[in-house]
Amino acid sequence: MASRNGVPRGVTFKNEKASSATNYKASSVKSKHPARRCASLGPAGSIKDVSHVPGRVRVAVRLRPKNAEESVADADYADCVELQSELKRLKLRKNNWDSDTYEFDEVLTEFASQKRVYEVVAKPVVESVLDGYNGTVLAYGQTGTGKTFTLGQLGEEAVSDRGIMIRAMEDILADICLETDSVFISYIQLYMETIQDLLNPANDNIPITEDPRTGEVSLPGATVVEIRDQPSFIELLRLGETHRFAANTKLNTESSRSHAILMVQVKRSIRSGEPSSSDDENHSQSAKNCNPPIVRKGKLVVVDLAGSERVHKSGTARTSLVVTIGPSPRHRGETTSTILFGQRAMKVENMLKIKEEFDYKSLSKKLEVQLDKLIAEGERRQKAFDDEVKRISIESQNHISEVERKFSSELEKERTKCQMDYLESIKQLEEKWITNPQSQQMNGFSNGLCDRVEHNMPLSEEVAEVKRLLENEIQLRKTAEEEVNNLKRQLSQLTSSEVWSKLVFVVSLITDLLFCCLLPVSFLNLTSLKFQEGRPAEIHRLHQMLDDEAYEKKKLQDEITSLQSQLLQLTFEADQMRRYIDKLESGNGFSRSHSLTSPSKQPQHKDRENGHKSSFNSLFEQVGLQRILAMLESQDANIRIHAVKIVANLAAEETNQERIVAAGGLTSLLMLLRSYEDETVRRVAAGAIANLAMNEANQEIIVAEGGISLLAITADDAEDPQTLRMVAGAIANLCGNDKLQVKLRAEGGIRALLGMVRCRHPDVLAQIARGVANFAKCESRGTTQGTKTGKSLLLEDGALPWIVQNANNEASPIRRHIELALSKCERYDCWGCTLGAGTHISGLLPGRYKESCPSDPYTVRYWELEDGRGILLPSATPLDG
Ligand SMILES: Nc1ncnc2c1ncn2[C@@H]1O[C@H](COP(=O)(O)OP(=O)(O)OP(=O)(O)O)[C@@H](O)[C@H]1O
Repeated sequence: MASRNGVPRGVTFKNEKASSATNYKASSVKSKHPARRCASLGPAGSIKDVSHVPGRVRVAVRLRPKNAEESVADADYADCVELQSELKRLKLRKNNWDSDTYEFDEVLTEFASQKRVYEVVAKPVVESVLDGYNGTVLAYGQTGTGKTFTLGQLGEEAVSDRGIMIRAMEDILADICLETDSVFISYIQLYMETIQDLLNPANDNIPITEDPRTGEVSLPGATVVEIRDQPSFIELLRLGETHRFAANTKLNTESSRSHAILMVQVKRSIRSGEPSSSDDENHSQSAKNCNPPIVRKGKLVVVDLAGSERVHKSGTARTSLVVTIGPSPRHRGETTSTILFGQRAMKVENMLKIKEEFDYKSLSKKLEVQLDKLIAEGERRQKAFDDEVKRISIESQNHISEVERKFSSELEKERTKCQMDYLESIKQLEEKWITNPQSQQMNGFSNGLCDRVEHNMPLSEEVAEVKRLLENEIQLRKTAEEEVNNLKRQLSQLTSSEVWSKLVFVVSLITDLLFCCLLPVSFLNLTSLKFQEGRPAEIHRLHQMLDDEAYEKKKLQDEITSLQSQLLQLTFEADQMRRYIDKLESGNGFSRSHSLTSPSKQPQHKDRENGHKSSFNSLFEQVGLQRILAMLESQDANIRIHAVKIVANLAAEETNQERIVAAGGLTSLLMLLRSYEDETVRRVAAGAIANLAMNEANQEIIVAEGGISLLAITADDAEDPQTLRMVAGAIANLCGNDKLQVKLRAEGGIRALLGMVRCRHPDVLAQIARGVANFAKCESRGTTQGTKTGKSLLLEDGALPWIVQNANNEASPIRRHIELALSKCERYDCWGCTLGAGTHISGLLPGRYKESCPSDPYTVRYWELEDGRGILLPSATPLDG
């Protein structure tokens, strides 16, 4: 049978399923659209899943309905074909009784809709194009059989009439992503060997190129327009049809002889990680990520062949051919030819190959982005690393510091502990040392201490020495306290008895105590200077104890000083009492001594006196002049009183007078006199000054320190006879100094001396008389030596009346001093100025002739009478007797 012979072997419609299955397994092509595969395998039947038989040209036959003309003209004739669509068979009538049967991949009756035709003929091809393959949809048939209707019907009047082109584009646009994918079209017409651009009619001779390697045909000169939506595509199709119609009119061609070709280029980008059809199953994911992005380029070619039979050279495309036939028996020959063409086409098997390219441009951009990300990430990690290193460094430094701090702290603790242990050891050794009697010898201790201080002894030795000093101080203080108590008891006994030996014993005892108490003080001071800084707490504590001990000792010393002053005063008073007793015993009421306070020098008592003086001076020497003088400025009034008495008593001794002044005693005494606070103090101070004034060198010092004025003030102010007596005695002593004559008068000394006669106390008057006599003696000596001229300063201050008045005073001391004064002033003739002639002056040596002063009409002359009295004579009185 012709029909049998017309079906390619192994590709018969019946064997389609088995063959398809076999090919499917053998093919490397896998559809990424299972839903679309399912659609192509729908119940309505199809060309048996063209995806499973990718290479063979799929051929469907479509029968156009009878048109109006055919319905009339062929009304009496049967159609030339009979379709058995379910069997996908077509019977071509040869005559009334015979026909040939042909099998096709699909048999579409005159009732098949445009939608069904698209789905069974073109849709699988379109899906292949979307997967990256080339696909071709061909229409072949006699003119007027519906090729254009099948492919290019725009369906402007009815959407259901839309042909394959529009439906294909509709599916493509629905499947792609406009952001990453793109669709381009070219629309040309092939007439004879000329290619005309239906989108640009001026471009009417487009060359054809063919890749010699792949055999792929391309039209690089054709207009390419990107399609973004369906309306624009429809508009281009309409434009193309217009241009085609115009071209055919111009060329006087028939559409049946020109081939319209629509080329649709679909570029799709495979998403990252999406396996491509060429990926190996075992390809690692990382390797895929490193691959450049892939662009699949599928191309759909829809061709209205218009009678061409070159379908066998449709290149690498999946091809579907729809052959269109008409029913009219009048075109039976053409129909037969068409059918046979379709049968031959079914034998054509193409090699399908997916069209994939690497998108290096996109890859470059992607790599640049990745590089930027990597650089940023590297910088971020570097910064994080640097920060981490910095943090670790800081933490490490902190940790090191903490460890160092802890180490230092522990080291300090250990050092302190060692130091404490060391001190404890020293303490134990010290206790052992203390228990050793031989170690406590004072001499050895003192010498050793001095040596260590001088040689910068170590700290431990310093501690030991200070401790030993402290122990010694404590012991000394205790001893001193006991002895003070004992001393107090003895003093109380002494005040009620005259057991001199006890007194001496007590004095000696106190002296010893003072010596013992004072000696360590020097050591303490020295030691204190050595330990000024850096002393440990133990040394500080010991020094604190030493300070406390020093304070207690100071108090003790003050008490001792007070007791000492009392003792000295008792000694002084006892001496005075003794002298008074001696005086009574001797029957002599007045000592010849000029000293107002010094012990008597009576020979019969000299031995005992010397013994007493020796004891007192011994005390003086032992206590020390400086300490005694310091008592004059003591805050304690009692001490001051006792001290001034002691100083006055000491000043009675010639050997002490210069020493006292040199040691500042005079200044202190003058201060006491100036700051009169107590009559006793003033009296005794004046007496002390009087005693000091016995020394010629002291006299000038007294005057230099303002003594004359102070004594004059005291003389004017005081009322106490004994005070005045002391003041008069002091001035009297000063009057015996030749150098002080002028100052005595100038500073009021003579005036004050004479002013004290108001007291009328014989002791005071005696001192006044002594002063006058001393002054007169100096003036007389000056006159004799020629250093003194003119009137007597003494007389100018008004001394003469008092002299005359008291020349016959019953008190022998007064009378004797006046007599002396007169005798020294015999050369002055001015004395008689205020005396009446015949005035008798008792006590004058008898028989002595006194010259008168020739220049003075009132020259006084007197004779010393034999009876011991003298008589003043007026100058006019002849001195015959
Ligand atoms: N299947 C069909 N159903 C209804 N009308 C059809 C069908 N096929 C074709 N026609 C109509 O038949 C006429 C001719 O069709 P068409 O122009 O498509 O034929 P053709 O093969 O393209 O002719 P040519 O080769 O001369 O261009 C048109 O009017 C068309 O509408």
